[in-house]
Amino acid sequence: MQSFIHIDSPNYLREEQLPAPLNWSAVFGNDHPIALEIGCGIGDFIVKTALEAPERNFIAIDFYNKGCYKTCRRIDSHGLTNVRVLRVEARQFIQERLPKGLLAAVYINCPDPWPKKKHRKRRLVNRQFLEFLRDYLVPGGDFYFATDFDDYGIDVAGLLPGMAGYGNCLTPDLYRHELEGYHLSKYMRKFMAEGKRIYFVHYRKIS
Ligand SMILES: C[S@@+](CC[C@H](N)C(=O)[O-])C[C@H]1O[C@@H](n2cnc3c(N)ncnc32)[C@H](O)[C@@H]1O
Repeated sequence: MQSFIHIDSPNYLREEQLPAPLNWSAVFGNDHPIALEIGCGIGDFIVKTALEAPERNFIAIDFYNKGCYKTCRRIDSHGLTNVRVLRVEARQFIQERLPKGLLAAVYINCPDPWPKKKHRKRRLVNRQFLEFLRDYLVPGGDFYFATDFDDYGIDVAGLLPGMAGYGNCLTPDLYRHELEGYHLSKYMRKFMAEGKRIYFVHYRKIS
């Protein structure tokens, strides 16, 4: 069993210590727009993305302790002040800790694919999740999804056109295998090195 790593970083927030009611502008010390990365892994994507956007705040979440630790190490070593990391489960965190209409962007990169057919219901991103998430985006807020898993990519790309409140930013394509300006995560690079293609989906909340 892996031992639990204590995370000692000013950018790591313990959920139980969050004030209630929660004021995210107070957490960041400014009222810049806030973006969320779900399943930040080791934090390479969020660090590159946050370095490029100092006028934006980022919440990076993962329920993997070592990933949160590595993400914090990266953030701290770059001296970033616009990212906060939490070890939480995505659905519960969003529902309990974020006000609706808060998020300027949501990034989901290489979520666990649950490749076995009988396990697919465990996938994070499905119609129900997309409907749930839409309420937490600001009008004009971006939703990004990337996966190396053909079936997952095609499934999510096929769901969104039928959903009210989302507009496709890649029209006429439902997905692309390259997304200019979008940083690659550790898993994307790993899968690309194995010759796999990434499915990028990009939608925007419309009112
Ligand atoms: C395959 S890894 C991808 C990591 C990173 N996004 C990347 O592309 O390199 C998926 C990550 O999502 C996290 N994760 C999966 N489901 C989650 C959930 N419901 N809430 C929070 N984190 C989750 C896992 O712990 C894992 O670190």
